[in-house]
Amino acid sequence: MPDLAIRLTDVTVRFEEKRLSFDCAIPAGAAVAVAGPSGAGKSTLFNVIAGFQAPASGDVRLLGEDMAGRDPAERPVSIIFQDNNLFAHLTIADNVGLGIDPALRLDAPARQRVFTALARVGLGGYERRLPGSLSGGERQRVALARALVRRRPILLLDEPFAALDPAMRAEMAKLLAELRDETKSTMLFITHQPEDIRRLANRVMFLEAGGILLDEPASDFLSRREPPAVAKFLGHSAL
Ligand SMILES: Nc1ncnc2c1ncn2[C@@H]1O[C@H](COP(=O)(O)OP(=O)(O)OP(=O)(O)O)[C@@H](O)[C@H]1O
Repeated sequence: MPDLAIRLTDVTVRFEEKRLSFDCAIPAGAAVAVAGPSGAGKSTLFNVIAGFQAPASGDVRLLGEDMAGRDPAERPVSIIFQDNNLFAHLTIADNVGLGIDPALRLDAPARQRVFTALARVGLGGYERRLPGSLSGGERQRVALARALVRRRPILLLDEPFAALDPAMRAEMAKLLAELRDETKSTMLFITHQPEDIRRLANRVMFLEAGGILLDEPASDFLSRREPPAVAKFLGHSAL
C-alpha cells in the first residue's frame, strides 16, 4: 500500500464564474474530517476524488495511481451520499448487493458477503425489509454495508451523522472507527460538528471559499482560536 491514499496537485474546478482549487496529501489509513462553511467546496472535493467531477486542470492520484480518464466505478473509492443512497423498491439485501454487482447476479458467496456486512453494521435480520420501514440511522447503516461489500480502500462519507440523534451519532462514530481499524481503509467524512472530529478524526481539512485553508492533525485543529472561520466552527467567539 502506498504511503499516500489521496494526492491532489494543483487541481482546479470551474463552475461558470467560480473557481475552486485543491492541493492535499492524505496518508493511507487516515480518518479525515472535512469541514468548512456552506459553499466552501466540500462536496466538490469529494466529487473530484470519486470521479463525478472532472477537474479543469491538475492531477488526482489515488493510492499512487493517476486517475485521469477513470470513471467512478474504476476508482478505489466508495462514496456514501447524505441521502438517496437506497432504492425504495429493493429489499435491504438487494440494496447492499448492488455494491457487489449492479445487475444483482449474486452467487452464494456474494449473498453471504451481503449478510455478513449487514450483521457487521448491526442490521442482521433486516435483509428482506424495504428501506421505507427503516429509520434514518438504519438507512445510513445499510449504505455503509453496501460500501463495505465493495471493499474499496478509500471511503468518502458526506455528512454521515447529519440525520442522526445524539445517541445514534455516537454509535455511528464508534462503528466507523471500528470499521476503519478492521479494514485499514482511508476515511474522509464531511461534518459540521466539532464533536464528530473529537470522536473519529485524526486529521482535519478545513475548506473556505473554494480552497483548503487548513490541513492538520485533529488535535492541533481542535485547540485553535483562529482564523475566525475556524473559531466560529469550534464555537469560540471570533476575535
Ligand atoms: N454543478 C455546479 N454548478 C455550478 N456551481 C456549483 C456546482 N456545484 C457546486 N457549485 C458551487 O461551488 C461551490 C462549492 O459547492 P459545494 O457543494 O462543493 O460546497 P459545500 O462546501 O459542499 O457546501 P454545503 O456545506 O452547503 O453542502 C458553491 O458556491 C456552489 O454553488
